[in-house]
Amino acid sequence: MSLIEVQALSKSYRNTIKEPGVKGAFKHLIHPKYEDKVAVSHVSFTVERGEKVAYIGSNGAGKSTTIKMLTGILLPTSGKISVNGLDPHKNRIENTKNIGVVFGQRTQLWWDIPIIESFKLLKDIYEIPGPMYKKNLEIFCDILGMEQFIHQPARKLSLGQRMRADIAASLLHNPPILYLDEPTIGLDVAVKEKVHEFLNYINKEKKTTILLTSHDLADIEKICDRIIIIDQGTVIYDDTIQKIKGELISERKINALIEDTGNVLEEKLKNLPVTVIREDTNKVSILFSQNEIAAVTILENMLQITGIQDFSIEEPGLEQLIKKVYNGTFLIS
Ligand SMILES: Nc1ncnc2c1ncn2[C@@H]1O[C@H](COP(=O)(O)OP(=O)(O)OP(=O)(O)O)[C@@H](O)[C@H]1O
Repeated sequence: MSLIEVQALSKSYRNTIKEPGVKGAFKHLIHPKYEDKVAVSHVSFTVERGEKVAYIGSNGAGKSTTIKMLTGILLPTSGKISVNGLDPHKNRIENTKNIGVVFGQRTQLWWDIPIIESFKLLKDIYEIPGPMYKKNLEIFCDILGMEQFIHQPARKLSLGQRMRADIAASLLHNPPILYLDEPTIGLDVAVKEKVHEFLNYINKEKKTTILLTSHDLADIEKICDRIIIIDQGTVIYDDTIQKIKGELISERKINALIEDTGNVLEEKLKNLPVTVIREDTNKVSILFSQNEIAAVTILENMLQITGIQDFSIEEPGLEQLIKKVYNGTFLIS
């Protein structure tokens, strides 16, 4: 049995349709009208212990709704969820022991009391044994750099400090699963890096399974090794980042600074499976598929007729690849 099992999961929200004004309110009392908004539709996936999965999609795709059902906050309209063998909604209390949850937009810390006191309360709530609490606190403080603000109340912290405290709070009880919904929203690059480092440390040392939603592709690339993409409530891609970057897309671009050779270069390369884009007399870009030709072959051919002062090879960024998935430009396994 997988740690997380989601089968044909759907969620619809019931929205009231009301005409404006008092008349509309009366009409609604007598003949109430509703429309159902399908937020998640027949989503299925499994996650094994220790996996780091990005659950991504455009605004309104259904990511937060899925996370809320996985945490047990929301009851699915249909379908099944098993988290560490439990139905999260039916076994909400038991389920909280298995999960840590971080919502980037909200805090689970007590607003007016020092962070360290919030941590002590969590120690009691989760019945965390003393030595385990002490060890976690030490390591988390160290990696997340929390010493300067651990005695401050949450309301006095910057966003980056609060987020680090929130992430630490969610992991004090060593849950096997961590759900993160937009954990780095609004954070600066240095804090983001601390968060990436910490999450990778936790995953490596404690085998914590991570399910992350984020619009920040750096989060995804630095933390996750698998991507599930949802669009309008439905899974449209589920595979490793390696696969999305490597196998499905093999396009590459050589950018080279060359000697002025007129159009001899174009002539030389015309029988190779490449597209030559002349940026100016000394600058050229060569587009190719690494499945059809190796970069070194192209460079060897170029060197036969021109000196190369400098060159770089560009891979398509994750953003471009994800756009292609959204556009349906490549098919999903
Ligand atoms: N409480 C609610 N009542 C009615 N509709 C809702 C509710 N919560 C979400 N929705 C709708 O369900 C759909 C999915 O919302 P959800 O918040 O899961 O998307 P998301 O992928 O997390 O988006 P974002 O990236 O913007 O956070 C959206 O169309 C949203 O308007």
